[in-house]
Amino acid sequence: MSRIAFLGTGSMNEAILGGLIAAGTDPSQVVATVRRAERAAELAGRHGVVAVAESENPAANPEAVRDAAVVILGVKPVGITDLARSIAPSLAPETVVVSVAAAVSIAQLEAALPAGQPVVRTMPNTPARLGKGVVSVSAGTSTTPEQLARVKSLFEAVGTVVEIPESQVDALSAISGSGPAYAFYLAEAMAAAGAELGLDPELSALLARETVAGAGAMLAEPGADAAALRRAVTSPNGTTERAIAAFDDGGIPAIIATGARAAAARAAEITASLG
Ligand SMILES: NC(=O)C1=CN([C@@H]2O[C@H](COP(=O)(O)OP(=O)(O)OC[C@H]3O[C@@H](n4cnc5c(N)ncnc54)[C@H](O)[C@@H]3O)[C@@H](O)[C@H]2O)C=CC1
Ligand SMILES: O=C(O)[C@@H]1CCC=N1
Repeated sequence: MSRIAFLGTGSMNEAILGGLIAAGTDPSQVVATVRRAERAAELAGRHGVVAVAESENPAANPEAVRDAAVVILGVKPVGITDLARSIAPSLAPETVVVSVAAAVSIAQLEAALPAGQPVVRTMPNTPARLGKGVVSVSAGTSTTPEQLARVKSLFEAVGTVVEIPESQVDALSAISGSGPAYAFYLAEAMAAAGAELGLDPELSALLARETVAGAGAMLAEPGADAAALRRAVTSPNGTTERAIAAFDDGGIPAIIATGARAAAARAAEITASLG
């Protein structure tokens, strides 16, 4: 049994699926479910996997999990326990149920699944599509070390895997789960700033995109140190120094910390609202 079932294949699950296929997973071993037929056709065309829409086959999810070694739940937090309950009768006892959802606790997942079902709570991010994701894993109460190792090795194909206690997932999510959006936000702000300085907006957007991407590639080099890389651009009494001083005066580090705290607090709020 080596099949992988992606249930709810939107932004996040497609990024993982695409990353796995690019890393050599056999598409015939992958099934993906979605709500709409057009989306299923899009996924099948793009990745060569079997994709089934719930609108065409109401049993798409229970059928997809039969004989799956790993099931990856990729729907929004509010729908995930209903989805877990709907597949529960079709799960083999050894099938590992993985959640990528923010804010949904292991206890909430386990309560919706058969007693003893192996569960792994993860927090991935979308660069997984390029094999450059960061994925945290936290084992459920019935998950064996071998089952956890299997999930880790699956995610190692799409990026860096870290094992953390569940108590740290909201904090990690506020940095690496949401983090790609912060980097894109920086690129958007840089593009707008260039246009305000008189650059053609399209040129400015290109400069911002390529610069953030190039800096990201440097950060991905072994042994990279963000502060050292920044210092190498910052000539004493030069232009960058003025920009960084203005960022510091404007409280940018504190603002980023405030944003991360808000993301983590929102996760806790969603967990509480799910009961
Ligand atoms: N987007 C991101 O960067 C990240 C998202 N996540 C988590 O991933 C999960 C999904 O988020 P996104 O991918 O952004 O949302 P999304 O809305 O793009 O994807 C969810 C998909 O599930 C489908 N779906 C809903 N119910 C279904 C059902 N019963 N059967 C089959 N398909 C169903 C929806 O049609 C949609 O395509 C969330 O729980 C989120 O917390 C975690 C880390 C990062
Ligand atoms: O915004 C969200 O809720 C999800 C979780 C982390 C990234 N996206």
